Amino acid sequence: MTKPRLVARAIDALRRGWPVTIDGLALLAIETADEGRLAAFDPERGADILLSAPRAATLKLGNQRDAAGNDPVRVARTGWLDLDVAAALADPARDLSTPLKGPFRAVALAMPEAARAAMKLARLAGLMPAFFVAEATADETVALAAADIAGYDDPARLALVSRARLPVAVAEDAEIVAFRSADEAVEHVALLIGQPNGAAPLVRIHSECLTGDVLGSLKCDCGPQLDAALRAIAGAGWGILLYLRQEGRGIGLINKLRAYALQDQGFDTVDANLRLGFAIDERDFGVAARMLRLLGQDRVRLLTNNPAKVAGLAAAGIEVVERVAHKAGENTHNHGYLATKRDKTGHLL
Ligand SMILES: Nc1nc2c(ncn2[C@@H]2O[C@H](COP(=O)(O)OP(=O)(O)OP(=O)(O)O)[C@@H](O)[C@H]2O)c(=O)[nH]1
Ligand SMILES: [Zn+2]
Repeated sequence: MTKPRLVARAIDALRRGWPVTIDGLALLAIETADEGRLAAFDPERGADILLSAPRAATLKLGNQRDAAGNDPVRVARTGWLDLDVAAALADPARDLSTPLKGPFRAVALAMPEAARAAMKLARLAGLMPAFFVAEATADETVALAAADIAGYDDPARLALVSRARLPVAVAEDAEIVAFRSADEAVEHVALLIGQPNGAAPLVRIHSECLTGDVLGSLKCDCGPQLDAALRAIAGAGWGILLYLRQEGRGIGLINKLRAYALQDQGFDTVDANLRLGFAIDERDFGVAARMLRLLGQDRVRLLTNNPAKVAGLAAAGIEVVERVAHKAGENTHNHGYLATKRDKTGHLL
């Protein structure tokens, strides 16, 4: 039995700069730490630093003990490794302006599962995945298990909770359906357009992009793709738009804007994610599969250029009978972004 309530409390704690303990491993997020919190967490100044695998690779602090390079890396704390040096290890915004001190030394990771769970917890909290880490002694932290974190965003815990008529510009007879997770605070929605006609619905899986969807950002193609999807579904006569709250390919708005700042320094969308310490794409399309099943659909025609969406639905038991190409909104600002999607993430553009 996992304990989602503990995960919610741990997310809250990390955002406030309070420590948490995963399977006996005490963690303080570097991003929200200050001198006082660090001193309280680590009075003996013996705590190490825990970095995600891609962040450690960026800093050339690879973990020799993990051949695949998937595990987080624990860096030994030395006397001069203070809060400011830790912040520079965590935050790629400073990579070009402040050369790192060193040398740093990676030490064996006694509990890789707990360390991996810490990385996911940082992502769920919208924080950079970097921690002060120590064997737990303090007794007032939120103490949870790696398994609690693994089960926290299980799509099976999503329920259909509300539906209403929603006339929209492309279809006056549309219906909006809202889904809520028993644990997570996110609320995904589906917009049903037209009437089921026995055929597989035309479906668009759209991940939230505040900058593109709302502000008309020209850095990506999200806004025009959203509009084009609604028009295509209305034109087809029957289909569903899934609006998933997976801002920034699952790293959250603030981390996406950090990635944008790195793109201002010349890194592309893939390398920016990796420098921050995240995977290239942190989304789980099992959420979309669960929503489709709750809507009674298990065969779809999918509007996408992203093979990972097709594979993600298929892996979760939804048959994609056809992939329908979905290009819109190319401009001079997003040319490089689209080229990177084509060249590095396998988008069929
Ligand atoms: N981390 C990060 N996320 C971005 C960046 N640009 C756009 N995004 C996010 O990427 C997602 C785009 O999602 P989609 O358009 O659904 O998916 P896609 O993978 O491009 O695939 P398609 O179905 O072919 O459009 C949104 O969540 C955006 O917020 C970026 O530079 N960095
Ligand atoms: Zn976008």
